[in-house]
Amino acid sequence: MAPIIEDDFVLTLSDNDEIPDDELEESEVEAAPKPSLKRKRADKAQSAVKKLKGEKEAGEEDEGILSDFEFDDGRAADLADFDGWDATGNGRDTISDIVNRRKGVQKPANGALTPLSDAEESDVDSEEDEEEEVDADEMSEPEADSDAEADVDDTINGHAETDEADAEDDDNEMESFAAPVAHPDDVASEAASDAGEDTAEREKQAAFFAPAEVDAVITNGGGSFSSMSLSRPIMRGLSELKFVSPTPIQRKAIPVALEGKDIVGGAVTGSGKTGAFIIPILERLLFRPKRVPTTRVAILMPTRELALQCLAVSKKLASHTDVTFGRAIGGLNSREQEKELKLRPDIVIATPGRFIDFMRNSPALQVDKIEILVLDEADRMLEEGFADELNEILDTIPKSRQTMLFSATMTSRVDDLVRVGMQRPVRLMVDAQKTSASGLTQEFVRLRPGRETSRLGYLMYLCSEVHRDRVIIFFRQKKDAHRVRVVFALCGLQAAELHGSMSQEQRINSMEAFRSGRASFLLATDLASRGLDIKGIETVINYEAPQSHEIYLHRVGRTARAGRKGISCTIAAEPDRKVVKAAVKAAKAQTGAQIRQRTVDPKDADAWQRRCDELEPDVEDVLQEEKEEKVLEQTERTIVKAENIEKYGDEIAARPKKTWFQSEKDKVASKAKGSVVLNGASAGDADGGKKRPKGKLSNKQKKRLQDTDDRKAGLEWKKTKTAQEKPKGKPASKAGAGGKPGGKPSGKPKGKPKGKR
Ligand SMILES: Nc1ncnc2c1ncn2[C@@H]1O[C@H](COP(=O)(O)OP(=O)(O)OP(=O)(O)O)[C@@H](O)[C@H]1O
Repeated sequence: MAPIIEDDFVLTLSDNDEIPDDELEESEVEAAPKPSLKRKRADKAQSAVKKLKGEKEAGEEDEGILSDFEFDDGRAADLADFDGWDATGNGRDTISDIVNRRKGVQKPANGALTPLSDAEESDVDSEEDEEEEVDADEMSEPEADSDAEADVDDTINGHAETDEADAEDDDNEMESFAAPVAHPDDVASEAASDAGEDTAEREKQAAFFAPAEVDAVITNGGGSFSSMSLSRPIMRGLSELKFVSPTPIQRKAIPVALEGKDIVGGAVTGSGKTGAFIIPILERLLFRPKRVPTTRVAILMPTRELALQCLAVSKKLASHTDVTFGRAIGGLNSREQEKELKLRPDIVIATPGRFIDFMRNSPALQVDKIEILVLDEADRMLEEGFADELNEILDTIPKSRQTMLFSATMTSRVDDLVRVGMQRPVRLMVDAQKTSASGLTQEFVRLRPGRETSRLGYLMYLCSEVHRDRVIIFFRQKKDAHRVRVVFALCGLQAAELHGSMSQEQRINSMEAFRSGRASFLLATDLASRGLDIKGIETVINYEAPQSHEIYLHRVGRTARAGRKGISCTIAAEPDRKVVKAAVKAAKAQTGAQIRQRTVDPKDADAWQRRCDELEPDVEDVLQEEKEEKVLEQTERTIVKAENIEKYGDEIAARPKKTWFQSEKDKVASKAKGSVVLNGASAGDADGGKKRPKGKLSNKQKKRLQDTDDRKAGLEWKKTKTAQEKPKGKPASKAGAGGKPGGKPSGKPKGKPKGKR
């Protein structure tokens, strides 16, 4: 019987990033407690679970009550004094522990590669040095002129892996990634960008947005903070943060926001959008009536990390004012947060799930006097998966308020903005849409058809030879990020991971490890793609391209922030074609954007891939051990819960049952939608098809699912001429977005192999 774990009742957006896996239940069946200590703990846990289960069976209502109760398990992360990313020290790094233990005691069986001993490491180091010289030579070749047509040709098509047979496909820019059969996603997006629709949308926008007369306000605002008539305490906060002059978006937004106008603001990543809304908010709050403490401002962010970061920056800016802050952030101790909220802080910084929970279930948060609402990363908040939560909030807080929306990929679509209830908003778009930071150099490592199986080999080569420090690596799936984390650990690379399957403490500890430099690599899902501001990130690597160009821009925007330089490096194979093409097209249209092809010798990538393949048994062992530890931890937690129930049973029973605006079914559906936005249609079946739409499917849906299956099975929906001539049934790719990193090609595709369509 699996331990019964009552999840935190409240979902936050960050919980939505991917479909949760149910590894835990499986692992419980497989796990065989080995050492006697473990057995003892497990036995104790099991009896506690039985006991707990008995109680639940006796009274159905307990289910509601349990989720309401905060157990005193000594783990609750309370970050009341959060400043930056100070860790609480509880979220253990299990993978490092296991790998270190194994390094110390175990010789791997069946000839698998041993984790590197010191001596071996130094051998490899010298090898690496040699290779690095080669690489440096390559890189010292003159870079392509980014403005010229030649840019794309030289950088992307001018790859070193010459393949005569494919040469024809390389004729015009990114078509080298695919022959002319439409990608299903392209068809959809092309249909959406119908010219007629564009004109209609432009007309709607002209009627919806405030006229450009606000330019006068902006001009009058002048070019410095002092010309914006900001109060002394705010100016002191600014100077402590070394904000000497406003960034372009701050220059535009602050005067307009001070007038109380609604704003739709867009500016490139790392350009100071947080300051653009928080500075005018603080200034306005200095003049609030102070007799009765009142919560007047709500700032909603899509992830917990972002909310904590915004809180830290806001507190610093407000350090010479009497403005107060409260949190309604998922994953953190809600009792502490309730205590703060009861004091009616001026500003509440929140993730939507926890905000709604407090709104409905706690008198601590009062929203009826909210005067300003900010949605940071607003386009994300407006996406389908989060629409229900946002609607619930918008329906509850006062309609007569100032609303400000900001994002680097801000939408101007009127229908979306009308939903938010904006009143003649002022549109402040600093940069042309879909631009990247000016200090960013975008690299692409091209994998030819059939070489997708070495994707992990390419990544390992890049991380050990080229981009070796301050690197964030993005994965579409958390299971991939986790698995590669194990490979990194086995190869002696210092890495931390960040995704939705981790506890909040683990997430914070990972961030801290990366921020402090203890970990050179952060292996993350798109949970980390938006907003995070970590100083000194040199490189962003995309293990595979994300679902959309917008997400790509946010990911690569983790580097080259606030005028600094940075590199993004995308490993691009067939399934990544659409997004890479969009990125190259956008870069071509952007003056001064730097793009280039990075050439990796296939032999180097293959050598690393072989090494990774040989490590497979070790990876499996580590993951198995981790599963067993997880089961033990969970059962221990269940014991604590059971003990708490015994201890505080009466108090628990006396509490009112929590309410939530969605049914369980709606909640799951909403989560799945969010996942699809991030990971595409395939995310819905990331767990083996369980999340697929039920009932009769339309032909279009069937085709999409078939395409998804083919893609997962490694079959191409587009083939180059050469590939088309290869025998049918032989998969060209496996370790793409859905493939197992580091896995060996199975050679046996699921579903029917497809030739030309
Ligand atoms: N006026 C300023 N002068 C100097 N540095 C600034 C100024 N405003 C913001 N910064 C710095 O710029 C960096 C990026 O700011 P911020 O995180 O607000 O960017 P952003 O536009 O919200 O990015 P993203 O789109 O990724 O969320 C931060 O490190 C911040 O401290």
